[in-house]
Amino acid sequence: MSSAGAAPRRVAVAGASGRMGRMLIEALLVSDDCVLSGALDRTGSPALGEDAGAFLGRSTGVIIGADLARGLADAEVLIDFTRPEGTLEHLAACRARGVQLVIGTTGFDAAGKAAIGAAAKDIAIMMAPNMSVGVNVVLRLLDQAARALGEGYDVEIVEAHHRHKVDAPSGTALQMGEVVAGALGRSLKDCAVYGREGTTGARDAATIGFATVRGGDVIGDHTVMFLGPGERIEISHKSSSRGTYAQGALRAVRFLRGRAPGLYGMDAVLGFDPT
Ligand SMILES: NC(=O)C1=CN([C@@H]2O[C@H](COP(=O)(O)OP(=O)(O)OC[C@H]3O[C@@H](n4cnc5c(N)ncnc54)[C@H](OP(=O)(O)O)[C@@H]3O)[C@@H](O)[C@H]2O)C=CC1
Ligand SMILES: O=C(O)C1=N[C@H](C(=O)O)C[C@H](O)C1
Repeated sequence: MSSAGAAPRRVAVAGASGRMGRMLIEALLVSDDCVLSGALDRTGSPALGEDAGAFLGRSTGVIIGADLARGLADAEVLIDFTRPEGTLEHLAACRARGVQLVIGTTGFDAAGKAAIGAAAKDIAIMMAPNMSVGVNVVLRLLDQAARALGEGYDVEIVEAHHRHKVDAPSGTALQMGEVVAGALGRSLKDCAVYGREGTTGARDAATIGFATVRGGDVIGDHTVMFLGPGERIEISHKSSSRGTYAQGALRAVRFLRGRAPGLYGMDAVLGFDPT
């Protein structure tokens, strides 16, 4: 699907004053094929009424507002890195208006995921807990490693993030767990162990363990360990900039141009073969 010569895609950003919202606005302001068309934040946000570029000392003419109808009026796509309750509200508004969605928010429960799946019958949605190219390559490495190692290696997933993160384990860690569990023929729901304390007993070989570190300004570190007899393999990814997530989100915006309704992942955006 070529977009050569096409008009820039008009993109609204939700959570405009958040860490990712600002990264996305900065990326959109230097993009030559996407333009910022709207900026949303939640009711009560101190950012309401500010120019979306004010944090960069720039005037964009796009004012941050809480009114979804106004914020989406000129948008083809909404990029949403907020909180599950915010995203689900935005989802309904996008569905009603035929606006496509790029969802980076993590921490959805089963009902939230089902609502996103239902909306994808009417609009094209790209959703991924981590939009960096590196993490999505790591997901493929994990699939290969788990298939090659098979049973006999204990799997433990350790992640670290900044002190402001509100969900745990991270969406990325959970997706890594899903990939490894799938490759080993297990269901993550049945084999995940989220933290250990007290007299835990010996480790059950069929489990996948998760450990969470929160502190400082860590952008996002993930390590998956395969611990076997006489050796261990560790596959790690460390983010040093949120710019990689923002660039991934813009790739998703380009990918969605002209796309039929459906729920897409980062593997489709990056053109990876199905595993
Ligand atoms: N998929 C990916 O590649 C990545 C995903 N993430 C995920 O993105 C999300 C946001 O992360 P981050 O930018 O660090 O978080 P921030 O807290 O910095 O930003 C969140 C923004 O959303 C706003 N918000 C909060 N609640 C609501 C709501 N109910 N309705 C509308 N807006 C709301 C916040 O407003 P206020 O500050 O006023 O509360 C803020 O502007 C998280 O779920 C995180 O895990 C993060 C990085 C990469
Ligand atoms: O909240 C964050 O910061 C991040 N959240 C995502 C997640 O939960 O996996 C992606 C990245 O790790 C940063």
